[in-house]
Amino acid sequence: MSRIDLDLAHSYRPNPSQDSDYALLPLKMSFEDGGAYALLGPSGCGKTTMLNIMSGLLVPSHGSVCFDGRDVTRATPQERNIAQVFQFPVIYDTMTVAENLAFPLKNRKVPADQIRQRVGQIAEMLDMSHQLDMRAAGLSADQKQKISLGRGLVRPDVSAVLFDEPLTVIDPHLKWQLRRKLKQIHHELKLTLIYVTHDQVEALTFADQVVVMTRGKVVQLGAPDALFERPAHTFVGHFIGSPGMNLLEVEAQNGSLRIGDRVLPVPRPLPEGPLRLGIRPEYLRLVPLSEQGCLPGTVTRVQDIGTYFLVTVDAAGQSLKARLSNETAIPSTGSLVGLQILGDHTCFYQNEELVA
Ligand SMILES: Nc1ncnc2c1ncn2[C@@H]1O[C@H](COP(=O)(O)OP(=O)(O)OP(=O)(O)O)[C@@H](O)[C@H]1O
Repeated sequence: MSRIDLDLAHSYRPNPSQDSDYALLPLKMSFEDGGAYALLGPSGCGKTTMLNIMSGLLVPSHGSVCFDGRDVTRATPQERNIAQVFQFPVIYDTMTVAENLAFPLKNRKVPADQIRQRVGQIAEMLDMSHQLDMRAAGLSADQKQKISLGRGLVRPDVSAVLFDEPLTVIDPHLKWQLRRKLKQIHHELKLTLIYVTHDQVEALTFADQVVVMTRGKVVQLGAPDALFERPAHTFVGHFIGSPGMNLLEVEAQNGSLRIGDRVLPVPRPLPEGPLRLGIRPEYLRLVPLSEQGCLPGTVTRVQDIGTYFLVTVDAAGQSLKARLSNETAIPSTGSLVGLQILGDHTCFYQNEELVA
């Protein structure tokens, strides 16, 4: 396994001159040896480009890739000793499950008894022990993709295993099981795993560290709870969560905070000028209008989501969402409420970056 250091940018165009010419804007980051990472972001943000640069399928137009301090920028995937799992199964239909799992080890001339032991271990982890002697051809797409996952994980000596949206063809129930399974496998095998997805649930369940990307830029690298509690960028606040963070236009001025026509005391030191206040729907409290420092608003929508209520409130000309548990008093549409927007969980952003 290896530590992977990226110090690079990539443009698919010959002479990039502006940010939009880059699939990856200049970035400098490291993937620690043995970590479980997810690259998360919407379609076109550059996840696959980053993964292909790490695997060696793509040479970055600028900068370098190092594995354990060794420059591998121009090395092939084989030279980097990378295992890859793609969206669709890459297996041999005519072989049995066991033969498919053994293939990467046989190729490396691993002794037969070690192959048998490792194949048995991986099959057990993926609940495939009972299928070892079956031909792959007779299996469903789900099962074939499980073989692909197993083939990716079977070699203990790889620098890293790279997954590109590996659960796309898996049915929702099995997907849920496999996400957890992969996390467990990571703990047991201690491989460096890097997992591309546009699905936040997948990323947050699987990874210890999540790399959030938008428009060719890495906007945060952090643990799932950090992305939730302290999004470093408004994009992370908005993209992570269900629904995402409320973001209000505010202005800090001479020790007070102006929100629409309301002026509230500044809760902690803030840079002066226009800011965005971020508060997650989970932390937005509805309080009596008489409560000090609250923002008055009108309830415009109440949705029963089953395990909680989602209440939409218009306040200071902006729309905010609050997630309320079934045990709290739920206001009715049209009622006037107070919103407590200032607290430990409130974040402030200037030019989209977290400042307080
Ligand atoms: N071979 C290529 N030639 C030119 N442009 C490309 C090529 N591959 C990707 N791009 C562009 O680079 C940008 C990043 O694409 P990339 O596939 O890395 O994003 P992604 O986040 O993986 O998206 P998706 O989830 O849709 O695969 C996009 O604007 C895409 O159109």
